[in-house]
Amino acid sequence: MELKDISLSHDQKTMHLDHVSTTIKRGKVTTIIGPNGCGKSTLLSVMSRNNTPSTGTAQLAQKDLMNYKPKEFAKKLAIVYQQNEIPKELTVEKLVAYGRIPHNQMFKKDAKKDEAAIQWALESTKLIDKSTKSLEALSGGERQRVWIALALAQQTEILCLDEPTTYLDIYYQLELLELVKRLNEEHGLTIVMVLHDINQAIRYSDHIILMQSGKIIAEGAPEEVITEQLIKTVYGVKVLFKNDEPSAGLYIVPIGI
Ligand SMILES: Nc1ncnc2c1ncn2[C@@H]1O[C@H](COP(=O)(O)OP(=O)(O)OP(=O)(O)O)[C@@H](O)[C@H]1O
Repeated sequence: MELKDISLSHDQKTMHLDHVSTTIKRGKVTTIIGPNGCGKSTLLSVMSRNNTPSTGTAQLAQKDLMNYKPKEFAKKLAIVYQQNEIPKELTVEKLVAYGRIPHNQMFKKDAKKDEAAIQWALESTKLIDKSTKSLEALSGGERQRVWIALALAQQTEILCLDEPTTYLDIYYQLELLELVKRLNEEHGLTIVMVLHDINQAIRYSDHIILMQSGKIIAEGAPEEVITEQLIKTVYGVKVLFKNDEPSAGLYIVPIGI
């Protein structure tokens, strides 16, 4: 996906996206990071067509995002939001089945294909044994996996995740990020996610986009973007860089503001 010179204001006063250009590489994990309110979710909303920029172009496979028909676009890109309303009394498998809507035509329904996609989505997210349960009966981590399963049933090339680890304890955070990694490595999904945890961004991304005040300040491989100077400039936080544990790789420790 190519974004060129994208600008957007939610209130016609402040530029919430200010001449943003970037390329989302196919088959890679891209993570958007930056301080609260810098425009991460807004950028993701442009990529997922939930907001229309006032200037610039956003293209997927050389075609303007807005020129895709809704169903056609829903077969290309799925998004999981930070907070989702919990539909009462709907079972996991019924909700996940909604992911098949873009694939169904009025008089043509491939029940076998739908069933296989739903099964794959439930298996990938380890929800098979919860499939007949209602969402109300699940934990926060399990619910988050259900929303991902719904997106997976859409069988898209691109999966966008807006702060998928919020509200999860560290076990479920890692479990979710390992799932994202597996989907990328084993199924070739292009992932674009927003994360707050810089160490998780370093560990799970091929490419990091660092934003501040509606602009992209830096982007590239994690070790290129996460530098002492940039973290101090963008977040106003002093950090120590550590690389003393091979299984952890490079990580940072905030030491002061
Ligand atoms: N619908 C809206 N109307 C007015 N202002 C908005 C709207 N949506 C977002 N904003 C403003 O745009 C700015 C960027 O918001 P956005 O949600 O993209 O930031 P973010 O980087 O994702 O923040 P956070 O880390 O806090 O989730 C914020 O200042 C926010 O208040």
